[in-house]
Amino acid sequence: MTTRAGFVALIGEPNAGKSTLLNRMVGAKVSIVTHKVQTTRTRIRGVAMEGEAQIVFVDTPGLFRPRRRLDRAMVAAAWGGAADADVVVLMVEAHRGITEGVETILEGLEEIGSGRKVALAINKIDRVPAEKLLGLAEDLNSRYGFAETFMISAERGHGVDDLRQWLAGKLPESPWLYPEDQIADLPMRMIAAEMTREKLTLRLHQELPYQLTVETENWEERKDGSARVDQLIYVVRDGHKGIVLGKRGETIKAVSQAARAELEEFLDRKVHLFLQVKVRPNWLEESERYSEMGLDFKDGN
Ligand SMILES: Nc1nc2c(ncn2[C@@H]2O[C@H](COP(=O)(O)OP(=O)(O)OP(=O)(O)O)[C@@H](O)[C@H]2O)c(=O)[nH]1
Repeated sequence: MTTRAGFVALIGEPNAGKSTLLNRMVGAKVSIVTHKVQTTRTRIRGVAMEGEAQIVFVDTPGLFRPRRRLDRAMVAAAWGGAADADVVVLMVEAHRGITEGVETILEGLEEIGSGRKVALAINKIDRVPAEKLLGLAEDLNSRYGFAETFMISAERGHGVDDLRQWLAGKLPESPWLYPEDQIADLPMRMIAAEMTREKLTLRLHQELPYQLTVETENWEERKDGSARVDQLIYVVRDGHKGIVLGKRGETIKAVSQAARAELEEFLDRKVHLFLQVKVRPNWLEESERYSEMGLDFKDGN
């Protein structure tokens, strides 16, 4: 069977209901961490499966804070994440309609160009009468050529299945980007990798090897309530491995302790963290798909 996979950016003003929708689509387990994901630089917010399609939801941070004057170049840069996504979903609150913030986003959508991949999701339809919805949908569609319009209530679940199915159909044919058994805790794995990378940066400063990346390879919940986390630190050269390990392994040991402490605090339970350094000259090519997207979780830059 043909598999599909790709990136979906949920955009909208603060409070539009992005997290609520994401949690509906992705499932309860991830919802526990998605709010925290925003506090990191990690941009994957969750992964949903729909039939044979894997939908990877990405964040587009810092885009929609109301600003009076928008510097075009800045906006273009900030829109990069959305532009690179395979599909974009703009969420608008039914009862608030076209606010100044929504206007700003509509302007920004022009930067993306074609509306073929942008869907409109009018959310919180439970808060307004049906006849008002049609007018709003028409208004919005007259301002931007959305590929499709959905009326949803993220909170109650109305219309969410239709939207997810539509998204799945829009994604390119592709092998899945993440193993199925990692999907639920993917955001957590990435937060943990980001923490280790941060500790390495603090410890090594300018010495930090170029093109270093951290990946969480294994995440195991133990019966005693603790978690065992295995991470690989990839470097591109043998010499870099020595730098990361440090004299008699001092550097890696200090990094491991600091990262573990932070992870324990974050999770509020005991963590056993195991770090291993590997030389992988070609990792950049392997992660091409991600750098294309401007995603920084592979290299943390
Ligand atoms: N009535 C109603 N409320 C909703 C619906 N969807 C979300 N909400 C509520 O709207 C509020 C904001 O929802 P969030 O999902 O946190 O919004 P967000 O877009 O992620 O917000 P930021 O994280 O600030 O960007 C919450 O109180 C939700 O319960 C809906 O369909 N109907």
